[in-house]
Amino acid sequence: MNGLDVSGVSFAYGEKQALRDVSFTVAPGRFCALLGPNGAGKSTLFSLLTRLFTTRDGTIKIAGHDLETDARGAMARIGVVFQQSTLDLDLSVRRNLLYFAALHGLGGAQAARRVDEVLEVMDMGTRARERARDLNGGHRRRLEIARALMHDPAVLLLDEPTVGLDAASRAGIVDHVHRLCADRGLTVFWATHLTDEVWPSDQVLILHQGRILADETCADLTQDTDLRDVFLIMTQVAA
Ligand SMILES: Nc1ncnc2c1ncn2[C@@H]1O[C@H](COP(=O)(O)OP(=O)(O)OP(=O)(O)O)[C@@H](O)[C@H]1O
Repeated sequence: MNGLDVSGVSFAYGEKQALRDVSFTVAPGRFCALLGPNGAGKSTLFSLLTRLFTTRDGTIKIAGHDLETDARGAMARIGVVFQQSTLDLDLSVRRNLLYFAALHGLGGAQAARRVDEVLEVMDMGTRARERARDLNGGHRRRLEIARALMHDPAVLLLDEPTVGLDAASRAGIVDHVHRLCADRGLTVFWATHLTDEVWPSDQVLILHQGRILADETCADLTQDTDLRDVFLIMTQVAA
């Protein structure tokens, strides 16, 4: 069973076709980077994967659960980190996580235990009492990832999660999330403009004008050249 299974998905805003027959799978434990220039359809794809939008054209399965026919099962298995932060800055790290746990029906000792676990996973065990506002950008992002892991999802979606972070925080988060794939079998779907966040063994999807132009490992795609150059050439040739 795949982490993500997207088959024949199309979506239009009125006359504007944003996604055209998009199909791909992401195996469990894989890190899949979604690359695309402005207007490629990345946000639209994210909106469909998180059920903000729905479409009759095509099917989406999250860890085997169809988003249309088993929305509850599918959504229970997905964690999402949006581009814009949605932390409550006046609450402590722990309270932010407990609040989210309550939304997922988790309470009491079970929620408290899970808070400790996810903070440990994100190397934030010592920060539980700090106010979110007092964390630096990198740790706020880590907290959002910890929160997305609270309900133990099989799949983690991240929409340009390192925007605005300094190089060291960015590298730390990229490294950490790759390790979650390797150590815990988490399926990661990571949208980015930054090709240096992609590792040679990662799966790369290049989306352009609503179509998938490439779907293979970064190493196979680049053949020892630079991913940024390959990306620019592919999206310019197809323009
Ligand atoms: N609400 C909307 N109404 C009409 N067209 C839209 C709407 N939202 C997006 N589009 C169009 O759909 C296409 C895909 O847009 P989308 O926002 O998904 O791309 P993107 O890859 O996320 O771009 P960016 O990197 O700039 O955020 C674009 O041509 C865009 O202009």
